[in-house]
Amino acid sequence: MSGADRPAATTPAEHAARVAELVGPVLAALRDAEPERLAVDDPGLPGRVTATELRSGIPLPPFDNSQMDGYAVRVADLGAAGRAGPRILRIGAATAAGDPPIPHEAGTAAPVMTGAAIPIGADAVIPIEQADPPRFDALRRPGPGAAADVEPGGAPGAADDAPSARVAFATVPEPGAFIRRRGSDLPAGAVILPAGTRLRPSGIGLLANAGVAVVPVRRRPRVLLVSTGDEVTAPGAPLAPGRVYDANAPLLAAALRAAGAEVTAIRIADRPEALTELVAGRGGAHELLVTSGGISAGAFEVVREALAPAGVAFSGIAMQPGGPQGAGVAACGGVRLPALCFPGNPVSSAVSAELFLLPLLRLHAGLPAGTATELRPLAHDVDSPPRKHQLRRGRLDAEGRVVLTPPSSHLLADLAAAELLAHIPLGVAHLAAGSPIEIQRFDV
Ligand SMILES: Nc1nc2c(c(=O)[nH]1)N[C@H]1C(S)=C(S)[C@@H](COP(=O)(O)OP(=O)(O)OC[C@H]3O[C@@H](n4cnc5c(N)ncnc54)[C@H](O)[C@@H]3O)O[C@H]1N2
Ligand code: MOO
Repeated sequence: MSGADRPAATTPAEHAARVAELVGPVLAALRDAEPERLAVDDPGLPGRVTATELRSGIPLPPFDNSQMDGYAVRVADLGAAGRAGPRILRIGAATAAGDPPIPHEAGTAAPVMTGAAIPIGADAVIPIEQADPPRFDALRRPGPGAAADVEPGGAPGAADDAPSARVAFATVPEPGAFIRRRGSDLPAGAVILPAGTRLRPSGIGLLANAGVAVVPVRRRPRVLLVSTGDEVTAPGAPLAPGRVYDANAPLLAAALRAAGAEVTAIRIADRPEALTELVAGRGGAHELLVTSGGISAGAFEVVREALAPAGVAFSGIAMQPGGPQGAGVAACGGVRLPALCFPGNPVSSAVSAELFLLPLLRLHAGLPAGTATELRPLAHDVDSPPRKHQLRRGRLDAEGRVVLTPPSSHLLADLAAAELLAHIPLGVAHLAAGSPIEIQRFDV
C-alpha cells in the first residue's frame, strides 16, 4: 500500500482539537500577561487588541460648544415665538474655538464659531445664515484669559466703529438649538473601548480625543518559523541545479503576521542538530515553533529526526493536502516550546496553517476566526480519494458555480489565484457537476 493510500487514523477535526489544546494555553497566557503599552500615535497600534477596558477621564465633548458659526442667544431675549417682525439684539463678545467660556450678557447675541464654548447663560445658537446681516463684521474677541474681564451688562461686543453693532433674527430658535452638549458623545467615566477590542482607526481617534496617550495592548504570540531542506534557497541567491526558492517561509510569515503573530523566520539545512540547537538557543524568546518540510517518509526528514525525540508527535492525518503533521511540545536543551510541523509542499503548508493554526491566532488578534462555510454548486465533476478529506482550491465562475484547480500540492500558482477552499469530506469518491460542495473564502 503506498503512502498516499495508507489509511490515516486521525481526522482533520481531531488534529485541529489537538492543536487547539497545544496552542490555546499559550494564547491564554499571553492574554493574562502584563500588557504591552503603545503610544496612541504608534504606527504599530492599528490592529492591536486592547488588553484592558479603557474609560474616559473626561466627558466628550468636554464643554457645551457650538455646532455652527453663528450667534449664541438667550431664547427668552427674542420674545414670543409667534410674534411678527424681526428680533433685534445688540452684538455681544465673540468666542472662537479654543477660547475659554465667557459669561453671556443678557439681551445680546454673542458671535460663536463652530467648536467654540457656548457663553455661560446662552441657551441656543442661530446659524449666521439665519441672521441679518448674514455675515460677521468686525468683532471684538476677548481672547484667552479674558473670561474674567468681561462684565455682564458691560461694553458692547461689536467694535465701536463696526458698521453693524446689531443683528436681526426672523425666527426664535428652540432652546438647545445647535448646541453640542458636554458629554453628549461620551460621558465622563464611560467605557471608551472594552477589553479585547481590535483597534480600528476610529477607536484610536476616540482614545486620543479622550486624552489617552498610552494604550495597553494584548501581547502577540512570537513565532519561530523554520523552513527546512537542503534544496531550499533564499530568493535573490543564484538557484543551483536541483534547488528551489523558499516559498514557505515568506508565505507562512505573511499569513502568521496577518493573523496577528510576530514572526522570526529562519532557513536551516537538513541537519537535525541545526534545528535542536536553534530551538535551544532562540526558542526561549518565542511562544511557538512552526516548521515546514522534513516530516514525511524520506531518508532525510530533518524536522521529524530532530523533534520526535524531543517530544513532538508525528502522525498521518486523513486529509489531502496536509497529510503528514507534527504537533507537541519540543524540549530542546532546557527550552520547552509548543511546536507545529507542517509538510513542505507549499500548498500543504498553507492549507495546514489555514486549517489548524490561523483561526486560533486570528481570534487572539480580535479577528474573525475565518469565513463561514457555504454550499455552492460544482461547475464540473470531481474525484477525491475517499479515505482523505480533500481540500481543493478554486474560484467561482460568473454563475456562482465552483471551479476547482487540480489537487497536487505543488501548484502554488493555482493557490495564489484561488479565492476559495472547497471541502470534499471523508468517504466521498466523486461529486457530479451541479452537486453542492462546501466552500469557504480563502485569503492565504
Ligand atoms: N513515500 C512517501 N512520500 C511522501 C509521502 C508519503 O506519505 N510517503 N507524503 C507526501 C506528502 S502528502 C507530502 S505533503 C510531502 C511532505 O514532505 P515533507 O514535509 O517531508 O516535505 P519535504 O520533503 O521537505 O518537501 C516536500 C516538497 O516541498 C518542497 N519544499 C519544501 N520546503 C519548501 C519551501 N520552503 N519552499 C518551497 N518548496 C518547498 C520540497 O522541495 C519538496 O518538493 O511528502 C510527500 N512524500
Ligand atoms: O498531504 Mo501532501 O500535503 O498532499 O502534499
